[in-house]
Amino acid sequence: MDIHIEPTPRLPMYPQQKTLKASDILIEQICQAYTPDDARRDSIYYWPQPLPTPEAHILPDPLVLFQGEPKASGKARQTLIPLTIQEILHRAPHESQKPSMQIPLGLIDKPESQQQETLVVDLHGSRGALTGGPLLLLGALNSGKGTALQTLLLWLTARYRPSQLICAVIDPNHDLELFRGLPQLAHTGKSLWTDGATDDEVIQLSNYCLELIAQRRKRYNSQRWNDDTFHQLWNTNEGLPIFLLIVSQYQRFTERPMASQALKKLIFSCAEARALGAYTVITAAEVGMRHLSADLLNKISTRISLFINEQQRAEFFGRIYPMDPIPGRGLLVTQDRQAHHIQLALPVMGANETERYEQLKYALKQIHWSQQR
Ligand SMILES: Nc1ncnc2c1ncn2[C@@H]1O[C@H](COP(=O)(O)OP(=O)(O)OP(=O)(O)O)[C@@H](O)[C@H]1O
Repeated sequence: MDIHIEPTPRLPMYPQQKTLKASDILIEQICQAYTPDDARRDSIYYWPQPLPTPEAHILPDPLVLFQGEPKASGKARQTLIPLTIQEILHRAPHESQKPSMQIPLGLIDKPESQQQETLVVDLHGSRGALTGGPLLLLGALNSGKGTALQTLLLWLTARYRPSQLICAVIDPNHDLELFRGLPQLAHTGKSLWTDGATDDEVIQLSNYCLELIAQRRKRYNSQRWNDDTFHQLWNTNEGLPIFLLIVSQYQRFTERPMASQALKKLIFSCAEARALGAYTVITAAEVGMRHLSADLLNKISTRISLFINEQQRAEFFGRIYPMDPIPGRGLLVTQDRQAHHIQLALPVMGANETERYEQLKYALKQIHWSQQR
């Protein structure tokens, strides 16, 4: 039976600035008179700080992946990594190399324990299914899916050199187009980025990636693969790079049988080759069997939902959790089956999208330069 789904409404990109209520002013005054430090000394814990919230007119970039240049950081932004991208680039070649697919993506709120922790997504998921593995990022238009992919790929391309990471990207919205120039998005001279405008492009890229995975299996066909084998081979300088597949806006292909069949085959093959160092990230704007079939969802062990409408929330989570239409704000159900609010980080700072575009371009240039040396 076909389930009818209302199209997701476009999220407001510039929310109205909130007017202050009397209670806000009172709270502000109490906080000034009796600071959190005073309260802690009296063994009283304040409500935890709310997650950093992007407000288009006040602080559109409150949470960022890397620290910025000292002069650029005027307002109080939080960063996930207490280092600049240059510092990461400088450190990467000297680190004891372990192909970690643990990626810092944002903050996770745990109000019951008065904590906010770094949200680290583990694409390898070595401690069993619910600890990671293939990632699905679900969210309505303008909820922050493309930006999350930029944050994820910026982290990985800064950490891993082209000999260590091969990344195939299907990107209909061109969210990752700036990354196209990086050698990590090519293999033996062939670009591994496509917007998938034609079925042929999708099929060609899928077949190429399937062949890469098949070669990997063949090359080590006598190997008994377990969760640690890839790490061990990496350490013995076998020259086995991480293979990452990113399929953005998966729902865009579901009405195209040839393209969706090719993509599904590739996603399945990639998900099954996790022990061989193949990882998968998918974004989608629609739930429902028509878009994300049960067999595909079964392959995906980490599911993050950015803002989606109530009906989709009921369908995705089996119940309606409250959610705010804030870019990068979402929900993650953790191993203990608890739903937690999360805020994803921007890849780079910038007061608006144009500034962030330029900053990202600059960050990618730095990656390119440093890895060419
Ligand atoms: N974590 C975030 N913090 C602050 N702003 C964000 C965050 N994520 C996204 N945004 C802003 O929200 C807007 C929409 O983001 P984005 O394009 O990533 O959404 P999307 O889900 O990919 O949208 P679409 O499905 O329409 O392509 C952009 O202006 C972006 O800069």
